[in-house]
Amino acid sequence: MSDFSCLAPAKLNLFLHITGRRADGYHLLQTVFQLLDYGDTLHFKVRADPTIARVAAVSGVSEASDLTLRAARTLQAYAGCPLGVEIKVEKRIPLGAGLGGGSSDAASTLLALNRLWELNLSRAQLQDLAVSLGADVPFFVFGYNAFAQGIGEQLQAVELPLGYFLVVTPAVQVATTEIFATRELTRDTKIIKIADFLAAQRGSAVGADGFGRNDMQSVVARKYAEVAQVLDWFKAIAPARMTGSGASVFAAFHSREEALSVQAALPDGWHSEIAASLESHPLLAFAS
Ligand SMILES: C[C@@](CO)(OP(=O)(O)O)[C@H](O)COP(=O)(O)OP(=O)(O)OC[C@H]1O[C@@H](n2ccc(N)nc2=O)[C@H](O)[C@@H]1O
Ligand SMILES: Nc1ncnc2c1ncn2[C@@H]1O[C@H](COP(=O)(O)OP(=O)(O)O)[C@@H](O)[C@H]1O
Repeated sequence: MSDFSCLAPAKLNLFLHITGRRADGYHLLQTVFQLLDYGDTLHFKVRADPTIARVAAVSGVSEASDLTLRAARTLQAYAGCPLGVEIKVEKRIPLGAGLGGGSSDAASTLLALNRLWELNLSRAQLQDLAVSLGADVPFFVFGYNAFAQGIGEQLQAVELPLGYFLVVTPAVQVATTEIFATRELTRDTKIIKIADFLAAQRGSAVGADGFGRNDMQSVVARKYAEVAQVLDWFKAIAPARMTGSGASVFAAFHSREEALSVQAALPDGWHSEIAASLESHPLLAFAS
């Protein structure tokens, strides 16, 4: 069906610090987002009438909550665009895994339709629209590996070493809202300067193992035994950490071979992917 197809890449949070809370209840974060070369594939077919429709449902995602449709409708209304689109998502990124699948699908929809509908909106305008779709969406529109603050919308590009990530996703979906609402969550981690992270990773391993932590990890591991089990397995093998609000856990390697050898040792039935780091969103050149 498609006029245009593109990757909606997954992300990792190399560390995730919760430093406070806004008056509206949203949490203030400091995090480094790493783009991956693996993700969903989106297909778009522009329509001459204003209908926005999905060709096939993403399993477990209702029409009303589908972030690709919400992104397309938000953009259409903002720009007063008379055109429509049919969208098909080939889903690879597991839902509720902390890999930003829904957010990335939404951002790729904004970037692709800005070009396909010939709207010529600036990246800054798209990022403003993006935050209304979710806290992680502005990062994917920004399109570079980034240090993020605020609720994730204040972004600064960072250069990260190239590397490979083994990402293990237990068979549970973590509800981000539930974890942010947990009373025992640490919400007062000391504010860092990005220079601290950059100095720590200089000359060290990919993934900046050891720098900072994920403040959601202990809460998620207590609630979801499957996540605790994966973290435990890695203890004797390689430094590993949860991404976002989970459930995925990742470890970083210098070569694909090293990642493959650890993947080969995983217990039977565990879902895993090996992904390489990506420097920028593949749609950036197309969308601007
Ligand atoms: C935790 C992170 C880290 O990158 O990623 P994921 O695990 O979801 O991938 C993000 O902050 C998640 O961003 P995103 O998944 O876009 O969240 P949203 O849909 O905007 O928010 C879902 C709910 O989480 C809470 N929320 C979200 C972001 C934030 N900074 N503070 C919050 O308290 C709010 O209750 C909100 O209603
Ligand atoms: N296209 C989409 N892909 C994935 N999830 C979507 C999509 N549209 C809406 N959602 C909703 O967003 C929720 C969060 O999904 P996702 O972004 O994949 O995980 P996470 O926020 O943990 O990174 C899903 O449980 C689903 O209800």
